[in-house]
Amino acid sequence: MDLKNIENKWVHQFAKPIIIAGPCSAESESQMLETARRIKESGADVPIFRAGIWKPRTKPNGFEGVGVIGLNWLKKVKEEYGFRTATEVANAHHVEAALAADVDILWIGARSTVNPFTVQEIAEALNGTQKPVFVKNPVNPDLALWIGALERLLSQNVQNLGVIHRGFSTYRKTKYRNIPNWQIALDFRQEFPNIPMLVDPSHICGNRTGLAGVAQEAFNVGYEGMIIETHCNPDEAWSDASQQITPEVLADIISNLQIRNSDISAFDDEMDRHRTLISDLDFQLIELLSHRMKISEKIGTLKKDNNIAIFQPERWKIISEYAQQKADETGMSSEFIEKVFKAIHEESIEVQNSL
Ligand SMILES: O=C(O)C(=O)C[C@]1(C(=O)O)C=C[C@@H](O)C=C1
Repeated sequence: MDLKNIENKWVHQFAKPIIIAGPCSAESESQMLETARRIKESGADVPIFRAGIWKPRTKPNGFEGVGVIGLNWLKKVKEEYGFRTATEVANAHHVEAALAADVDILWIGARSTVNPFTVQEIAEALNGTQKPVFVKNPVNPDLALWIGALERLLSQNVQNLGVIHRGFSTYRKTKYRNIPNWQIALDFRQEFPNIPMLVDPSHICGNRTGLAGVAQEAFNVGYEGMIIETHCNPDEAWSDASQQITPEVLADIISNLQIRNSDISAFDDEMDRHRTLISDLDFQLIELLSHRMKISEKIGTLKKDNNIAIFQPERWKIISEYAQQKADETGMSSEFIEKVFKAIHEESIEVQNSL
């Protein structure tokens, strides 16, 4: 059994999209029960209730979670409202406590996924469990680390697996708390189509306004579900207040989501025609790039023979400004053109360096 042909039958017990909602942190029994009641009353189709029991915080002296007492509140939520329950585990003690309290679904957080020792410890504590276990992407954009965590679980005979895309840390200031880097998640999906992927718009956005948009983007590319922080009184939440929403707002977001069908057979012909055109253009792009690199190689030889630095900031400035101007004229995103030209320039420098 390997990750590619894993069966993951657990996923079929839930209708798509699978929604996991609940507060960032369990704070009190009344906060948990009120949030659960209002999610139920909102009419939203949410089968799984989440709450953080142990919270990894960036700085010390913050609220680090209520600890095991919160597991009793999760149990009450299950008994009174019929939700399945889910929480994060970050070490073997958490796993033991969560399994003893019969939490239904566990997840490994982004800060744990980066550390193979931690993942190994959690995986061993989970040995043989039938409960679904989700692995959030590591904080840094490292696909191998993400896959490695799943392999560690599988090697402990944990076969009901899923992943959560919660975005990646960045030093740059952006509109996201954690940039989505969709391509990494899509690379993952491509390689492991049997492992369900949920989006975590709360951690990608870090605010309330972007949640619906990010969730929709994820469903547009075929994600199986989402995990979203929902609190009965978000402004007063003890952690991550700015990204939590009320159960009523959640219901509104869910009702506006459009879930796309992954089957394209209904309009095969038209798709085929467009895809042929795209393949043709891709081929031309590669030929053009190859031509450009050959010219760069000639320039590189001239520079080498005349002892001139490879990186020419003035010339690069002209090229990138021209590209930006063209992006504007053609209505393309300037971020996209910037990324493409940076990649081309970087490769051109590599080519000249290798001479
Ligand atoms: O114009 C040059 O000097 C080049 O070598 C070409 C090129 C490019 O690929 O566009 C590569 C490196 C320089 O920093 C600037 C531009």
